[in-house]
Amino acid sequence: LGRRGGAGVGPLRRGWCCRQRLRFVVGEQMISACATLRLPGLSKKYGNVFSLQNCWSNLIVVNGFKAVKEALVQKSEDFADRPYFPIHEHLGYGETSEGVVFARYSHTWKEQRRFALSTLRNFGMGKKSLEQRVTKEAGFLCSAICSEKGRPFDPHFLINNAVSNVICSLIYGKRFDYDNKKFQRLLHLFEQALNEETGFLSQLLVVVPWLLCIPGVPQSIFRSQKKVLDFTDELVKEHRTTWNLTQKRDFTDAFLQEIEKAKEHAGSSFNDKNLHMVTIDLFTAGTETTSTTLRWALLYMLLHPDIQCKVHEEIDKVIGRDRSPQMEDLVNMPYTNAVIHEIQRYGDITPVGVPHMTYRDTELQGFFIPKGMTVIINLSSVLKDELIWEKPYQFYPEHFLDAAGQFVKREAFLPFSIGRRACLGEQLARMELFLFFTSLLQHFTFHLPEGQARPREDGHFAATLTPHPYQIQAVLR
Ligand code: HEM
Repeated sequence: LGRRGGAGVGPLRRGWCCRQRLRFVVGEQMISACATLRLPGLSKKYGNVFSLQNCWSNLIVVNGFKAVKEALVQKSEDFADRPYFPIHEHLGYGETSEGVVFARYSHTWKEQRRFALSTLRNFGMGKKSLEQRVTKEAGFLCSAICSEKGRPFDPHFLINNAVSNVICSLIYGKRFDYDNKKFQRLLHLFEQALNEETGFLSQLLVVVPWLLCIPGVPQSIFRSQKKVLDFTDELVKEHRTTWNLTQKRDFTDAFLQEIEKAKEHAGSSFNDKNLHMVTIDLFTAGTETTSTTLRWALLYMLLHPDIQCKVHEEIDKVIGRDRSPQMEDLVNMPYTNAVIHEIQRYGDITPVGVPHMTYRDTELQGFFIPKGMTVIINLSSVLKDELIWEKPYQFYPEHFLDAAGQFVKREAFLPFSIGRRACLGEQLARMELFLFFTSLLQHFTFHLPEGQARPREDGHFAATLTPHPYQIQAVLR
């Protein structure tokens, strides 16, 4: 990557050269997959900003807290766009139905992001009403775990069901029992859909989009996605039959109201198709991430019984065993708070976030970067930045504690990213992580089943970095 203007950056000159190129022959998500393994080494060799050749196009990788902060905070708008993926057209995304996560930086995205944030707040995000809903769901989760009667089991499905119930009740006004076969099928389809989207064939289509023109190709590759869309279609149809203009039971109702208001405005992003895309975005982003983090949480508790024991002690001291945890407890629980932060830092579930794209010509760390360049923000390199963290590659809750055992915020704690495209559900996720985690540890001690090999600490990368399947034994306290 050519540094412009020598040591002190001079006036921005146009031009772009790529001296150290690394050849990758697959799409961006696949680079993401390689990322967790290769990028730390590459940034040591090539610096904090380097380019990768992605078949016939280039992309930029930004590494380390300093460079990431410059891109996403100081030059927030310059890096706020998202790249265009031709496969998205076949997943239902369109010009006025871009959803939120992959929407281009535009009026449509602003409108939908603002609407999603304010509507989720109206339905309780960051408030007591939602807190009670999460606590109740944590109660259902604990009962389900209790019914395993101390036998070894894989917590994956139960956690997924509990977490998705929270977002489902916000969006569709519904929760599903853990033995609901239809919902189990949906969650399974969601996982398959994520695998489809990040699988080899999808990546091939990103770099060779004309393959999408072959009749039958998109349908056969995105089978699960289609079924997920059909399921949400049903939920929306149900809403339409029971909804009137005065009613706002959930996010879908609020969106339907906006569709009515926007009927005269051609080209509005409040339309039926976008209702599907926005709600699917929120549902996917809000389920997979939080539930994966909780699965890492239990895994780390298995691997570090001494840390689990300290969390138990703090729960007993501050909350006791007779009442449910509440968000107000958090300030009195510095150790548990530090453990949850460390789970997110070390678990590093979105190592390369969601791809960004430059909105205009810009400059980063002295390098010229043209408009329209895909930019991978290596969040992992921030969460494990050797210049910042004392023990970047160890599970060490003390990263978030001072000498007196009080919780300390760390500027480089960026699992939700930062800047204009930062995670929209951070508040909800933080609430869920605290309430689910403390409820689980209030009721149970988690053990590694006898004879089971120590679970692997490295993850499997698809859309997120997830733990390999493991069994757990939950013993009532
Ligand atoms: C532990 C849980 C979570 C983590 C670690 C996480 C992380 C992230 C990250 C890294 C991004 C990309 C930011 C960027 O492009 O720079 C993101 C975006 C997003 N997240 Fe989350 N997230 C979590 C939970 C949630 C929840 C619960 C929701 C649902 C309400 C949500 C909704 C979104 C949306 C809609 C975006 C796209 C924002 C935009 O492009 O404007 N996330 N999240």
